[in-house]
Amino acid sequence: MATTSISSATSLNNLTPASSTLQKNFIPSSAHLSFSHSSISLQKLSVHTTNFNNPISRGSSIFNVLKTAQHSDLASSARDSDPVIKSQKPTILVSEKLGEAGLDLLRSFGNVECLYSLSPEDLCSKIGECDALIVRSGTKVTRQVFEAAKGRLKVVGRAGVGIDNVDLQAATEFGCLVVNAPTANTIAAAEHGIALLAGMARNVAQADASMKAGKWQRNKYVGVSLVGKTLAVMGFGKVGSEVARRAKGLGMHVIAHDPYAPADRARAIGVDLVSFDEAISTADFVSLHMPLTPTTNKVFNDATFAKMKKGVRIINVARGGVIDEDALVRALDSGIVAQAALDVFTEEPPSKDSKLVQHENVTVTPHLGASTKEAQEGVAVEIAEAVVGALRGELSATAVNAPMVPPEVLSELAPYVTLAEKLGRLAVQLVAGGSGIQSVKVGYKSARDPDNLDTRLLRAMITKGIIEPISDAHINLVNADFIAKQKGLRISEERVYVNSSPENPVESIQVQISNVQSKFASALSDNGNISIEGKVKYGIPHLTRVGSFSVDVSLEGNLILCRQVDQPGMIGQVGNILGERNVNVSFMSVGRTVKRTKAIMAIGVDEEPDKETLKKIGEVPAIDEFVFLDL
Ligand SMILES: NC(=O)C1=CN([C@@H]2O[C@H](COP(=O)(O)OP(=O)(O)OC[C@H]3O[C@@H](n4cnc5c(N)ncnc54)[C@H](O)[C@@H]3O)[C@@H](O)[C@H]2O)C=CC1
Ligand SMILES: O=C(O)C(=O)COP(=O)(O)O
Repeated sequence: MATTSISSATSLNNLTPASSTLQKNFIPSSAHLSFSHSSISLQKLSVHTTNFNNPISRGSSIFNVLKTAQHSDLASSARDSDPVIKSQKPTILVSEKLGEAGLDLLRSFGNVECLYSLSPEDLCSKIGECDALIVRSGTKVTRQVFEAAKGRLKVVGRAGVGIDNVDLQAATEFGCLVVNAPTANTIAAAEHGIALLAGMARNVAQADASMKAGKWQRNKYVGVSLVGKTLAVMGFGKVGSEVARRAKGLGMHVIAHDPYAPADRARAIGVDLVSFDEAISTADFVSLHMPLTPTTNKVFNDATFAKMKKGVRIINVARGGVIDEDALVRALDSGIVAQAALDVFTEEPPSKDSKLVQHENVTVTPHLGASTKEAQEGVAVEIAEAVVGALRGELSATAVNAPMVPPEVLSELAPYVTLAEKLGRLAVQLVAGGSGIQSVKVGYKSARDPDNLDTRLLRAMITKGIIEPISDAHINLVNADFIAKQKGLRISEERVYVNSSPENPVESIQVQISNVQSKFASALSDNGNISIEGKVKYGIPHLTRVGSFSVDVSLEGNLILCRQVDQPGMIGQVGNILGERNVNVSFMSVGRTVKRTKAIMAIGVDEEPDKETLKKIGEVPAIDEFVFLDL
């Protein structure tokens, strides 16, 4: 068997079970294990919040909503006709002007509040009532906003590209998905870049102001030609490449700098990708199209202006922060930079007496790059779809702080997602003591090529299954790795190749917890780890191995695991005890290692047996140990 180790998270420990109850003990489904460290108590098995499509569903994480997403049409018609369900519509706060088509779409799904001039304080006091927030570039979605949301805010939609106004780290820590609308304003931004380029070269804005002031200054406003000039496009992404394409049409020689852009995409439109220094030192015009990141912050500064050709002209429709604005004023004053055309500023709006804005060689617009009717309608629909999808629990194609899982992968993995969560929940309930849950090993048996099996979703669900029952954390795909790391839980994954049908993404999933004692000693494998394994059979998750015993029970409802002497009559005895108490057995499976020695009985029960019933099972002489588990 070939194995591939595929990931691990940081180690530590703080999930420390205090009790170490062993033989003949049981875990009832409510509050029995307490965890000494970090005051985590077991059994948060019931679930949080509302699912907007299915009010009776148990939860609203990205994952469990996945299941209901498929029924969304049915659910939404039911929701609209039922006043109780209607009141559970999500509240969507729109804090900046959004196109009507997007608002209509949002209104068809939730209660939409458009409040366009909220102060940061107002936003913080309002946000606790909102499930989603839609912003443009003018709203700062800070850590304070996520804190003030108190866990209710599920998604922030950025109606545009740049997400530098959203604290992504805080969003991730709070399990809040951030989505953007990355494509609908590309052309608008590129056209605005070209407008600024041409307008600046011919002094359109200055000449217009001069004429309106009653002057006729034909000699003062002699411009420069574009044809034959070199334009350096800094950031060859969506907007940059569209600017490049248009500039080529104007007869310019276009070069570009982008450390991450594929050279063949640039070559396809006749653009050479060059180094940063080559780009800025050879260009007559420099047009900025990179995002604002810690690396690009003030990347245009005294040192870089000094490397530019004297008389260079600069266009910025990206983000003000990529330019050191004081340095630009100095470069304009010294003549290194002949002109600048700026749509974006470090602080927006800039102060009224900003030297940059007032500079006679600078043309400014108030962040209008995305402001065309077409782009605004497009962006509004794009973000509304993304936000509604996220509220329904669908994974978004434009998620900024979560893995983007394509729908086809999602539907294929759906049954395994449930299996993964159940195995996590089951494994953690078997823990009784030891040095805390620090290390979890997950093994995926699969016939798939490792590159063809995306396990992030499954890992997140195992994490959810392990952590949610023992903490207050609400885990989803956004924050699973972060919370695991925060709780000192190291999850390592191993892919094991098995010769089976590659049609099934996963043959089986094994979850092992190391260095712990178990409530059910038979769940320990030879290496001393709690070890359980499961498979999906006919679309239903099954438990197929406990420690070194094979079993086969579907993971539904509640489960009793017993280890007993392998002898006739055991099933009948336990079955009778349950039957007398009207506890319905949904399935039963017996697994053993050697005939007539020890065996494990896995019994699925629809109802939770009371303590007396469980005690009676424990008193059956041939039963060595048993445990009750809530799945
Ligand atoms: N003024 C406005 O209203 C608008 C502004 N924008 C801004 O324009 C910028 C570009 O947007 P898109 O093209 O849609 O994004 P994009 O993600 O498609 O392109 C950005 C490109 O910058 C590159 N890049 C990243 N770091 C870089 C670095 N250090 N040096 C050079 N290149 C680097 C990336 O590889 C990527 O190819 C963003 O900052 C966005 O916020 C976008 C739309 C409207
Ligand atoms: O999409 C972007 O990155 C933009 O800068 C557009 O900003 P806006 O939505 O017009 O505030």
